[in-house]
Amino acid sequence: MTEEQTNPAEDSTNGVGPTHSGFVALIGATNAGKSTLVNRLVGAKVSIVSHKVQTTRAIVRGIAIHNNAQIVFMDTPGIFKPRRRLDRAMVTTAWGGAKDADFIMFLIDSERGLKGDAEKILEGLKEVHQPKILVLNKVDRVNPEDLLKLTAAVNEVVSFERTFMVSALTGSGCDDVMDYLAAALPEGPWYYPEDQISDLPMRQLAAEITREKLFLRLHQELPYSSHVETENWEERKDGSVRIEQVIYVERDSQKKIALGKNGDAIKAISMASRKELSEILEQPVHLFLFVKVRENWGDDPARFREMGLDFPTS
Ligand SMILES: Nc1nc2c(ncn2[C@@H]2O[C@H](COP(=O)(O)OP(=O)(O)OP(=O)(O)O)[C@@H](O)[C@H]2O)c(=O)[nH]1
Repeated sequence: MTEEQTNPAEDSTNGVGPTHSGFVALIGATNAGKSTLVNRLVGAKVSIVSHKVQTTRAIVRGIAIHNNAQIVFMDTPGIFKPRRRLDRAMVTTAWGGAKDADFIMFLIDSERGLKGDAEKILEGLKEVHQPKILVLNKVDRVNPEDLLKLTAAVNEVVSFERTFMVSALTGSGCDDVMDYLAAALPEGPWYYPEDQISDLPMRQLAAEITREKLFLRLHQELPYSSHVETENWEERKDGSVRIEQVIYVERDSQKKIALGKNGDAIKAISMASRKELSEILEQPVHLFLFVKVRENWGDDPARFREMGLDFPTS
């Protein structure tokens, strides 16, 4: 990821030490408090709307700047409960995403402990060799003795670099997590220019929403590699937004499928996506979808950089 990075080091750190940057994969069972924690760590300015997108490969959940570091929090959804074929493919990719992150942050609802999914995820983490930190959340609801027991039990299965006890709700302990990550992430230039980071997650999120609609409608007919990019985003004076997106497929025959008979498929996808986007953005959305053929895009690393990712496809 080095060649396309920008380095705002000089003007954004006042020359105090080298910059650090990296990707942190956030993993936790449903309800562990991932959204609450990211919003807390990232702050309102660059956090994105929390939204469950089942077809997400990997998504930037938020980008934080702390001390001299740019910390990119990645979501890795679909790690558990794979039901359909597509979901199973996603599980592999999700773990792949985790394996490509610089750090893994495993979040546990300390009130629930290892019950349910948390235990399964912990088992999966045995195979992931990145440095890992354990974050016990919701400490405002548990007594300290139980926290120590839980820390010991979890670290017995997988060895974590550090354990943090936080309350995403009150903010207690959260600064310690940020101080640690900012220092522990590799030295290097930032991945995103500071003035673009608030925009990027929204564009990416919008692309993921369309991708979700695409798969909901056509998942048996289109290969998993089909992909959506937001190419243009224009806020209008009347309060609406004009969004242009391209659905990339690999072959002409797939383009026909994505368009559907008389354009039926693309119209339905567009309508469903526009509806959801207007709800999330709380403004009228004019959505324009285009379908383009781009052979072997899945092998092209430049695509991933455009998505803000640098993860391989397999
Ligand atoms: N008491 C307490 N509640 C918390 C804390 N963090 C999150 N919660 C609550 O836990 C619930 C789940 O939080 P979310 O942030 O939505 O959890 P999530 O992991 O993103 O959930 P999914 O998106 O379903 O995977 C919400 O009701 C939060 O208000 C905390 O530190 N203390």
